[in-house]
Amino acid sequence: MTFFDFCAHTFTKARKPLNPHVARLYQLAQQPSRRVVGLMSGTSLDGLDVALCCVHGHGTSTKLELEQFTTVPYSDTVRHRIRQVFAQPQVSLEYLTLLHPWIGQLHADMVLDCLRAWQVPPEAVDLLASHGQTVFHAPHHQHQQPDFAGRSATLQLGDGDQLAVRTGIITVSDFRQKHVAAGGEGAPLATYGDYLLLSSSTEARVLLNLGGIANFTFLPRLGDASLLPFSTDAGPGNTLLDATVRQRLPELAYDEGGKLAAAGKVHAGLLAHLLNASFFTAPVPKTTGPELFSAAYVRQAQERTQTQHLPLEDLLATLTEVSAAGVALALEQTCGKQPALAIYASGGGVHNAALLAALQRRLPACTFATTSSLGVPPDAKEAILFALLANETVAGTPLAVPLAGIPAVLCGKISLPA
Ligand SMILES: Nc1ncnc2c1ncn2[C@@H]1O[C@H](COP(=O)(O)OP(=O)(O)OP(=O)(O)O)[C@@H](O)[C@H]1O
Ligand SMILES: CC(=O)N[C@H]1[C@@H]2OC[C@@H](O2)[C@@H](O)[C@@H]1O[C@H](C)C(=O)O
Repeated sequence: MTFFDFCAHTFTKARKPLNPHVARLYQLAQQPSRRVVGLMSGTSLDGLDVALCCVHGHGTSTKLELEQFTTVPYSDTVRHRIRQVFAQPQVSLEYLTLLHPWIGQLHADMVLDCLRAWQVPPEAVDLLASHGQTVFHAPHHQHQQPDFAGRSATLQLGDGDQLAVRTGIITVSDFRQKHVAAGGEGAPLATYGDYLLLSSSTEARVLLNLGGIANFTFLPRLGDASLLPFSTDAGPGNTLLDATVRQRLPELAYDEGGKLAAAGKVHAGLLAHLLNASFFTAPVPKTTGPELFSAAYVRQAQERTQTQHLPLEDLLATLTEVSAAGVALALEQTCGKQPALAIYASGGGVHNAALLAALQRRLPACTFATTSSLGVPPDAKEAILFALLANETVAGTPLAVPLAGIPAVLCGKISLPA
């Protein structure tokens, strides 16, 4: 008897009615498709990405239709509250405790506003897939806590129970903890969704995400058993650029189109110093965050190279080069020198022409496109990823295909609305 036969048998025999949400979960698992809202708020703190998806099937037969997508921008107040704890080694425990349900409520209200605007009643949504807000990422090779040497941890705020209770929609959240429990660093999780949705039988692909942090998934051509799907962080994407722009020009959130960087000259001494971080030569897979790649990291490098008075344009040109070099180095670590790969980019960095040009210069044998040429809008990719992961949690089984160095587990915790 399979698990589902057993449940069906038990449901029909049970005298006491089951929690209707458990019955609904059982029914959802068996439906041919599920309507899932994927939510992502990344390290850039620009807002909450909301993707309404219809996910057909599961596992390698998954097909996904993106019905709606939007980014709900964070207000200054929201950003200010998150920054009280974001990537800080010491915070008020009271503040952190209060922030967890508050972000959950905030995200729930943002979802309800989007559904209202799209004229989709919450009852017509099967699942919410909520990443939450990463506030600290502590992979074993990066944190400085000897009591926990060799251990990795990561913390996302925005309690799933708040989302489930406020929206009435079954919510899958806190995806990264299972990855840590199974021996990973809690990231990148993109491998799973990229593999299920974007593998090709005609080419090996690299899915490059240029968010606050840059990360990529390498997908061997389907049928090529000599290589395994693989993901790693590569280093900073936009995080150093954003921090620098915010510091010098507080009225701007980022360097629009990378125009300031494009007008600057790379400072070779500062670049070499910035690329000295042991992260860049550490073996893959590896992860990182703004805990390492911060304004303080740039300031220290400037002090040591006496480049504090570099014009903003030159500093941004140099930091752009750091991001591009990080990606090129990690790709070389994964695929060998001068890789010739089909790269499909996503994340906010695709709007930064200076960053794309630097990548092309450092990876001359690669071809570049965005994921829109694969049918996935670059700004929506991460929110879609979490919709896929929640679909797997409810209807899938752990991937049978081995992923290089990455635990093949189903991720996420399920919150019932009542
Ligand atoms: N028009 C633009 N010109 C230049 N840069 C842009 C533009 N639009 C977005 N960006 C950059 O993209 C960033 C947001 O990217 P994205 O939303 O992918 O990051 P994230 O998801 O928060 O990060 P992560 O993937 O690390 O969690 C912005 O902070 C900015 O640096
Ligand atoms: C801890 C954390 O939130 N990491 C994010 C971040 O943003 C990009 C990069 O760093 C990646 O490792 C990860 O997100 C994506 C969605 C991932 O897990 O694949």
